[in-house]
Amino acid sequence: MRVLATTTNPLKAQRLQELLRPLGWQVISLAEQQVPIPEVPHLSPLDSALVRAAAAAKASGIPAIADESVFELQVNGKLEHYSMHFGPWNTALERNLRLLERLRGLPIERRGARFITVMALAQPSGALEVFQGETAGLILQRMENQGGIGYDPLFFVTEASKTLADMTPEEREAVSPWRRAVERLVEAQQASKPRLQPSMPAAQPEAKPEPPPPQPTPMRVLVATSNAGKFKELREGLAPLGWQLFSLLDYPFKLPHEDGSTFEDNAMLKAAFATKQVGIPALADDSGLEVEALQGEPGVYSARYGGKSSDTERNLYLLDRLRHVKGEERRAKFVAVLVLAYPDGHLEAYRGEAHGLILEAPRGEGGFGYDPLFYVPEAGKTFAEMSLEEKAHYSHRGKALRALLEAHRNGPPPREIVVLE
Ligand SMILES: O=c1[nH]c(=O)c2ncn([C@@H]3O[C@H](COP(=O)(O)OP(=O)(O)OP(=O)(O)O)[C@@H](O)[C@H]3O)c2[nH]1
Ligand SMILES: [Mg+2]
Repeated sequence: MRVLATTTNPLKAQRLQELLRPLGWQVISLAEQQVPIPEVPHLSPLDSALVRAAAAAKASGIPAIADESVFELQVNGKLEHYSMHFGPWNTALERNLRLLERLRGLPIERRGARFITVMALAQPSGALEVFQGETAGLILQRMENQGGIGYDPLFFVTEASKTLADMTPEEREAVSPWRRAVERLVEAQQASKPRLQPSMPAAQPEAKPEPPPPQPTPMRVLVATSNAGKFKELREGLAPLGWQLFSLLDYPFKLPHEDGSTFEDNAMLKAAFATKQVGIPALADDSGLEVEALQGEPGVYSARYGGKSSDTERNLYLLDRLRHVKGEERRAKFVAVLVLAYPDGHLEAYRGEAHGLILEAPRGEGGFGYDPLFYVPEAGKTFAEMSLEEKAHYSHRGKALRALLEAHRNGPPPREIVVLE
């Protein structure tokens, strides 16, 4: 069965797909099927999830899932909800300070809170089901850990005896209300259709390899991309550093509109915005394809070339633009710029380029984006015909990553002192 998840975040759609696999469901996201979802500002989380799921199911004609996560607490006898959308404040730090101010003077025994996810499943017929996951905790009286993500440094999880900010992404998912809500949804579907899935196992976390031995203080870094293909390559490439990596799945905010005219500008824009949102260093990747015969097109517009919304359509559009260009004239290069931004405003940038030819028809199943069309003569293969490691050896991203690795070989590189003349 196909089910529409009302998210544009491919990382979230992918995780949902993994968790719903026992049901045999295929998750598609709003990135693949666009349907209008009403903006529902002043509704409770329950109403908001219901309204969005119902609207999506009606518009798409297939079942739809929507979720909403909030912190819920009682202030002076009244229930209040706090989310990413709380107040006009832009950064996590601002929101945290506002929340602390709101609760000032409340003794710890009155600071009990719940982190809640409401997940609604709507059928095109109008039938609705709701599943809720909860995590109990306390809102601390001060931020113990300046780093951390969103409300994480303030939310002390009772069962784990630590704040969300002090958890690894794995520990965080294990106590996350979102994960619990998905599990309840899976259990309920299995219970209601016992004869269809007699021996299906319950959703289990994937067996994860043992984490590397603890380093002195691993740096916590948010990999600020919504592109699942990039995320996979960045995670692999950064592994030797032993950093604790977070993704937009751990903290799903929208990256800013990329209106820069260079890869450097856009990578900076994304990384600087992201580190402000979360209070830990953030790494962004801006990349794209420059085709010589098209005067460097699609360049910074690679992700939205020709206004097309899928990789396949963009590849067809590129082939069409090059239909009169032959052989060696189809030279192109991929460029990737990685920017690592620190919460104090400091930035590091790394660039990598890969040269090749645009084929006249796609080849290979791997990779993402334009990979099936990008042929690397010295390898005799397209990026899509390579393994992850092989692609990293030749690719723009692999090269930029190696420059970053080299600079961080002995910890964060010394900050350059610029002497103004
Ligand atoms: O075949 C490809 N192999 C690659 O290795 C590659 N790297 C980049 N690209 C293309 O360039 C756009 C980047 O645009 P982009 O940097 O804005 O990223 P994005 O919007 O996809 O994600 P985000 O990181 O901004 O969230 C991407 O969407 C792709 O079309 C690639 N295509
Ligand atoms: Mg982008």
